[in-house]
Amino acid sequence: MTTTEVARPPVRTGDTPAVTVRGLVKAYGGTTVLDGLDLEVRRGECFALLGPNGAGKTTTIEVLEGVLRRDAGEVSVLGEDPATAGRAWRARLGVVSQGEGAGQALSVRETLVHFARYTSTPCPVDELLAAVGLTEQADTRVGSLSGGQRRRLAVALGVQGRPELVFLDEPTTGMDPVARRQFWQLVRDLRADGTTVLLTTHYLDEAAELADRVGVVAGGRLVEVAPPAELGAALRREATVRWREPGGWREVRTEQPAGVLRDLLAAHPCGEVPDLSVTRPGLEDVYLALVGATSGGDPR
Ligand SMILES: Nc1ncnc2c1ncn2[C@@H]1O[C@H](COP(=O)(O)OP(=O)(O)OP(=O)(O)O)[C@@H](O)[C@H]1O
Repeated sequence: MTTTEVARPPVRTGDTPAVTVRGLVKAYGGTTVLDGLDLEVRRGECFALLGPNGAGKTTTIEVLEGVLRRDAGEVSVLGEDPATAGRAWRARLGVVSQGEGAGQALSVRETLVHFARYTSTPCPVDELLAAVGLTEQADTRVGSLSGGQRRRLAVALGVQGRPELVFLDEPTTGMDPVARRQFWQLVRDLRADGTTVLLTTHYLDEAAELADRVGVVAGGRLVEVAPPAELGAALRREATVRWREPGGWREVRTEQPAGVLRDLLAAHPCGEVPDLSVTRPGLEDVYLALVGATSGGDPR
């Protein structure tokens, strides 16, 4: 178990979920993007939506934020329907979308001070600057920030009002590795404070690092939901035993690698089995299998 996992407070499974979605349908023109998507995000958890480009992750998030109308399905976010909820509900959400948000002419600090007026209990600006690693850029004009620094500012604006639920749509795209790790810490801190986090990402290491559970969107639905380490449990059971023989590489896929190893060692009584390795699929292998499995038809 990692220190990150030890530090996580428990997800509040007894409470009403932060997000409940049943049978969500959304089409653009004649093209159906979401085709009966079900989703539940528990209070206090970090949930990561994974899926290929165009799978419908942003569409899902925008429906949940109330900025996009759905065609069918039931949606509840913090107990209200986003299609009809008002300003008080909106103030309980934090939104970090993919687009550029802030104006260019103000400095980073001025931007945060400006938007603080729209929230009732904003985080202190210096605390926010430190949390997203922008202390040194506090007096820099937004227009002069790098792409990654703008993402950090967008994250700061999204969490400024201490929201109960934060939507983070590909939050670390364009960030360098140091900034990504700083951002991960920020998400862990939010999570430790009891904030519910729903994020989309293409980085599987990010999902594994941050998420209590991940959901894979493909074919307009959530095809699997599980903690990152348990995603694709059936796929993960199969190990690959690989070794070299005089004629070339040999490979056996099996759910009982110990038996294969016993036979191999018996066949090599005098020495080692050349280049022997035993591997099981990682998160990336499982993800690719889940996404690939849906491209040719209904995965269920
Ligand atoms: N306003 C729109 N009008 C028409 N089609 C749209 C619109 N917005 C999104 N789409 C289409 O809907 C599909 C889903 O898009 P969406 O942005 O939700 O996917 P995504 O999973 O977030 O992708 P990515 O990982 O690339 O961000 C895509 O095929 C996209 O082209």
